[in-house]
Amino acid sequence: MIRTGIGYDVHKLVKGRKLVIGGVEIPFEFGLLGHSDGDVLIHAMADAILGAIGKRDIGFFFPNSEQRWKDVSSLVFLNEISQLLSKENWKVENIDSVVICEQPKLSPFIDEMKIKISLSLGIDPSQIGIKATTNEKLGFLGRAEGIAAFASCLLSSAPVPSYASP
Ligand SMILES: Nc1ccn([C@@H]2O[C@H](COP(=O)(O)O)[C@@H](O)[C@H]2O)c(=O)n1
Ligand SMILES: C[C@@]1(CO)OP(=O)(O)OP(=O)(O)OC[C@H]1O
Repeated sequence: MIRTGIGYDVHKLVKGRKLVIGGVEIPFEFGLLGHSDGDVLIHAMADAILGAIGKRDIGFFFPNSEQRWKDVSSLVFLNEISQLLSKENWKVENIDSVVICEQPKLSPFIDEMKIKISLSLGIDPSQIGIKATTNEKLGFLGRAEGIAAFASCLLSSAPVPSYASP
């Protein structure tokens, strides 16, 4: 069986926070506001995977009312979701994504993001697509007030052996 999922997230850029995208800390004068590390790309990927298997969203599994998720690396969420996938016999075939980010330039960090994410999900970096685009200075994303991300994924489930007699 195969399943697809989509995810979207946006976080505000503020002073006094680290900028973490795809599990990688990126030198910049602003960071993403959030209860966790605000990793907008990982949140979009997490929602895509959860949606594909018919589960509730990231906020349901990791509520921002819980202190244990405060400032946590969002790679932790992916790791937990990966364990849920294994438990329910699902495998990630691929994830694709777009980060809408006026600045900074993400290109130099994409390969490292793929490695971090692939390790959290137990897959190969080649199964992950991450693209960056500006919003051509249009709207709140174009004014660099925040960063947004979209993700999609394809999952497959290994057939469960049947011991029923023919
Ligand atoms: N934050 C970003 C945004 C874009 N890039 C790279 O630049 C290319 C051109 O972006 P446009 O929005 O002008 O189409 C894009 O394809 C990315 O390679 C980036 O690295 N970081
Ligand atoms: C990830 C969680 C985890 O506490 O918090 P935030 O980092 O604020 O991120 P968001 O995408 O707004 O919502 C999901 C939250 O539950």
